[in-house]
Parts: sequence; structure tokens; C-alpha cells
Amino acid sequence: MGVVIEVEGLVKRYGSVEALRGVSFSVLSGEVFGYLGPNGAGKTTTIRVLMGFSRPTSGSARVFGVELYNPGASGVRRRVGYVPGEFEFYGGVSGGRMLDYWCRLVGGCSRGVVRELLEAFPLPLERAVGTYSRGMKQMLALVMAFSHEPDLVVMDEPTTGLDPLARGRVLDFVRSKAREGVTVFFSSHVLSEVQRVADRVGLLRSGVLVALEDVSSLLRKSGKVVKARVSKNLSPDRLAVDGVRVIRSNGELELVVTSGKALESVLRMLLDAGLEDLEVRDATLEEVFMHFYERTSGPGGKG
Ligand SMILES: Nc1ncnc2c1ncn2[C@@H]1O[C@H](COP(=O)(O)OP(=O)(O)OP(=O)(O)O)[C@@H](O)[C@H]1O
Repeated sequence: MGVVIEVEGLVKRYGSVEALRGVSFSVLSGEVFGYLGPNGAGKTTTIRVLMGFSRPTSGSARVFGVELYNPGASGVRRRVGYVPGEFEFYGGVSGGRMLDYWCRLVGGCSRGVVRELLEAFPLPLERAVGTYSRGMKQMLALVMAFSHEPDLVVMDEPTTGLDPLARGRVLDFVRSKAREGVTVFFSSHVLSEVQRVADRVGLLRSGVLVALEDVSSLLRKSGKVVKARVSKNLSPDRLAVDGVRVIRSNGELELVVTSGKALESVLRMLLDAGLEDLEVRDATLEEVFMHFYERTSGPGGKG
């Protein structure tokens, strides 16, 4: 599989703010890559550098082997679709004209592809974009990003402002495009969506990548969540053996258990303490995320 995105030792400073502090990762052809992190972690900064809107302080971010801020990169730029986190359209222009204008700008779109996109994301194309709701504008941005059949689509929080039905359609669409070989890089705060659609995730904290992993192996390594109710008193100190993290111990017990041996001793302790109710399940990406960030102090804070 070819490398589509290659980020190496990326540093970006804004005055005294170090938004990215040496980030490195790569994304392979056909992958769906979820880029996660709390507010201010540096996700948008990474995306802006990737798209060539902002130059790195040091390090590099290459897309199909080139840095997009280079004037000579326009050929590669045409292979990339982009959904920004914040956008403004010319309000007086209809959605249809906007789409036509866009297609001319990127050197043409296939009618069939645009039709398929508008079936997935129906829009009142005859209406002025200024009258569109937040979600409709988001859908127009998505249609535009995919309309010229790019090989890579970069999206900054693409489901913001969409209702659950539209979100589901976006996720299904992303997966279907990935099956066709399109590479997708997207940032998100909605972890259940990332879990559903991404092959791999990068977790960013204060400008540093703290995890880079297949979603399935990240979840496997993150262990089981055990919820239990016992009739006797069981102190959290006794439960906190190697491989066990006590999340909650008032009333219902909630633990994260990361080894088979630890699970065995936890179950034994629960049985001895008069087990009344038990649930054991895989950790969700949300729980993994909380574990990575729970000691983070405020937006972009250092954990
Ligand atoms: N143009 C700028 N000038 C100064 N500081 C900036 C600029 N852009 C971003 N920053 C700072 O860089 C850091 C990373 O911001 P960034 O927008 O990349 O975070 P993010 O992970 O996308 O956050 P969010 O989830 O809130 O969108 C923050 O401390 C932010 O204040």
C-alpha cells in the first residue's frame, strides 16, 4: 500500500504557543484515519499545514510526496478534497451555482458522481446558500469535497452540525469511498463515530501524538470494563491490583481490567464480596480517550 500522507517531526509555533511539538505519522492508501484530541490539541493546525494553508516551523507534512504550500503542488491539490472546520460561502449564490463554480475550479466533476453525492446528501440546490441551515452548509461542503473524485479527502470535524441521520449517512459514505480506494483523514470529537468508521487513530495531546494505533488493537489493549454490584463492603484499594484501574467505587463498582490474570482475581474478589450483578464488556474508544486525557488540565493542557 502506498503512503498518501507523511508527517515528519512537525513543529508549528504561533509566537510563544507551540501548537505542534514534533508530530510524526503516515497514512496509507485506502485507510480511514481518525485524528483525535481535546480542544486546542493541534488537530486543525495539523490539517492546515497538511493542506498547505500554513507553513511548518520545522519538519514536514507531505501529501502524495509533496508539501502542498509549494506553488508547484497544484496537480496534487486536485487529487485532494477538503472539508474545513469553519467555512463561509457567498450567501447570495445558489447551492447549484456554487457547485458548478467549484467543479470548474477543480477542472471538472463527473455528472454521475455529483448525482450520487446529492442522493447521499440531498440539498435544495436552487436556493441561495445564505438561506441554508448549518447542517445543509456542512453537507454542501462534503459534496464539494468529494465531487471531483479525489484520491484523498481531509476533513476537519465533518459531522459537526449534522443530525444523527445525516451523520450516519456521512459515515456510511466515507466507508463506501474507502472501499473504492479513497483515503480519508478526519478529525473528530465524536468517538463512537471514529470507532465505527476509522481503521486507525492518532491521539494528539498538547501538540504531541500520544497514541497511533489500529482502532481494533487499541481497544483490545485497553481491556475490559467490569461493572458490578456487591452486597459486602469492598474497598477500592483491595481491587486496585496490577492491571486494574478503579473508575468508580461508590455504589456500583466500575473497573477497567487490562489482563486476563487481573480479571480472574477481580472476579474472585467480587464473588467473595457477594456478587449481585455483573457486566463485562470491551472498552469503547470513548473510555480509552478519557483514560489518555483524564489528567489533562483544561483546553490543550499538559497531562
Ligand atoms: N493563528 C493562530 N495564532 C495563534 N495561536 C493559534 C493559531 N491557531 C491555533 N493556535 C493555537 O494552537 C493550539 C492548537 O490549536 P488547534 O486549533 O490546532 O487545536 P484543535 O485540536 O483543532 O482544537 P479544537 O478541537 O478546539 O478545534 C491552540 O493553543 C490554539 O490557540
